[in-house]
Amino acid sequence: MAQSEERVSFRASVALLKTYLKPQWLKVSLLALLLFASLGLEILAPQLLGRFIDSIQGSMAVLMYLALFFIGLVIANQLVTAFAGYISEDISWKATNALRTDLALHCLNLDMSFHKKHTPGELIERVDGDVAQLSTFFSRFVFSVLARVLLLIGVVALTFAVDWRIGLLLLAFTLLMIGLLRPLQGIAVPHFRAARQASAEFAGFLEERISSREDIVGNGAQAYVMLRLSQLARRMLHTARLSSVTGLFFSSAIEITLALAVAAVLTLGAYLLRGGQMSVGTIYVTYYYTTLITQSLYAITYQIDQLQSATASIQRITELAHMPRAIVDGPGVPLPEGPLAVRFNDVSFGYTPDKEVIQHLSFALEAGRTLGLLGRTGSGKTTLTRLLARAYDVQQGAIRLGGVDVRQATLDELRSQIGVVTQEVQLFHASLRDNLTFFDPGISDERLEQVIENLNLGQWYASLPAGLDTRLAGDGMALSSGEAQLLAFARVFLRDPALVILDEASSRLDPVTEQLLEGAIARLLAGRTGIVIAHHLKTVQHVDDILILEDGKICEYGERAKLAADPNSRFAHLLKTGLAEVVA
Ligand SMILES: Nc1ncnc2c1ncn2[C@@H]1O[C@H](COP(=O)(O)OP(=O)(O)OP(=O)(O)O)[C@@H](O)[C@H]1O
Repeated sequence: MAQSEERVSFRASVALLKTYLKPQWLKVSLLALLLFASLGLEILAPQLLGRFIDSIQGSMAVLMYLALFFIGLVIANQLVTAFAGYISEDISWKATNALRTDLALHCLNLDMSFHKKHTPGELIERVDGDVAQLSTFFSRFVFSVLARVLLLIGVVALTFAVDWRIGLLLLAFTLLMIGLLRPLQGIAVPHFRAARQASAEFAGFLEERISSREDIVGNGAQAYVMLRLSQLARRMLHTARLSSVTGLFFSSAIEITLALAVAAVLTLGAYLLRGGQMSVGTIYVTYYYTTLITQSLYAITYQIDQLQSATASIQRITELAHMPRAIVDGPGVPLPEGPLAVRFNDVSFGYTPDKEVIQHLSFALEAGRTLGLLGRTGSGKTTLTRLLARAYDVQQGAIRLGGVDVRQATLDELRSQIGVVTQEVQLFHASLRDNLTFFDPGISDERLEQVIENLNLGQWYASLPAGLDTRLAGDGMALSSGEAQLLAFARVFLRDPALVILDEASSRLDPVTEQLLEGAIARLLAGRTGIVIAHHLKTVQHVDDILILEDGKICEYGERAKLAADPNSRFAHLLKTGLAEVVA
């Protein structure tokens, strides 16, 4: 890992620890205390055993006393460890859940352009998969490593006090291990990172394909999808295998070094015993401490191992958390009350620099009027409505709502004043109530029923098996696109916005639903400004103005009645020949 990249990861790790552990500082302090207590008990236990061995020829009472004390110590250590485990689990879940929530909110707030680039599956892997990797990092990493390092120092110092030659041997061994750990870590990290990236890509691919299942099956593309899936799975296998082999190489190197150290310590102990410079009890304590150093180094290695996979996750999480929003909040100029006038002033926009999808567009829609937006597919109708709600910002010109430049209002206010019903209504696997209120418990059932009644959906509502508790998008409660749009209308009604944008369902609807929709559109638009991307002549009959788009430019714009009466207008021609020509 490059030096600067390492520094960035280190800074990112510290920043994450600070943000998510600070609110839990009391519990974190208690955990530190417990970990240090457990460490003290671990150093003390072998001392008792050494004494026991050396007193084996002595009085039984002393031996009993030592044995009982040892058992008490072991039980105390187990209790401390269990309590520390509980506290650390609590800390880590609270920290990771807070991080999950922050990341999820950030993802929701990121712009449409960001979401076009990153699949939902990839983001799920970030918000949940990567964050899960950090659980031990949050709860244990710092104190566990710190405690183990202190234990190493304590043990080496103690063995020095017993005999300087043994102390020197253990010190050399410990330093050798520390020297070995870092380069080995450098070899392993890139493989860990590649393995996690491959798994994120796999999840992203799978999610996208499952959500487009209908199209894939409809077009007989399963074989191609499965081929690509197996390629990605194979890549996951390769990277995971490589990452686990490097991990194994890592632990083998440590294991062999440890075996050599234990052999050296025992040989030196035997030599000192023969010279009468050391007791059997002390050799036992020294051996025990060597294994304790072994365990501590293993624990540190394990933690660093964890940190290796966490480092890759920390980098990706930090990158996501700092991903800037392309659309920034305006200074907060308030929008006027009531229906809002819409004005486009020389607006140009393109998703990519090489193609302008909207070109020098200017028009003014008076407050309270409804505009029927017509144009061939790809002419820019949806893009125009996206610009209004600032899903993207214009590259030239300005859009005003109620006289206020949309970039001057806050995003929250702007979006609360614009109700959008797209053709792709997203329903949740949740009750009808939650689908309408977006899980807001503040909206009463009476209000919901009133909106349903207003939209003339009373009969449909009465047919539902469990009323507002009926679960949608599951239990066979699949809705037709017309019905789904009606639910989307209800959602907009509840929010009561000043401007309604409606991408009318283009599919053929059964006459009953069509009639319901027609009535609902009229009610939805009453007393508001409306923009309707119209796919049906019937809808166009009810609008006030007409705008026909062609390649992002205005082809015709004016009052519907006047255009309809003008035999030379494009609109009058359409009325004669049918809409099919313009929406085809
Ligand atoms: N997110 C996007 N990124 C890049 N290009 C896009 C994006 N969305 C739309 N486009 C392109 O912009 C152009 C206008 O698309 P838009 O969806 O606004 O047309 P439309 O008139 O609403 O079409 P339709 O009636 O089919 O919905 C098309 O060429 C389309 O391919």
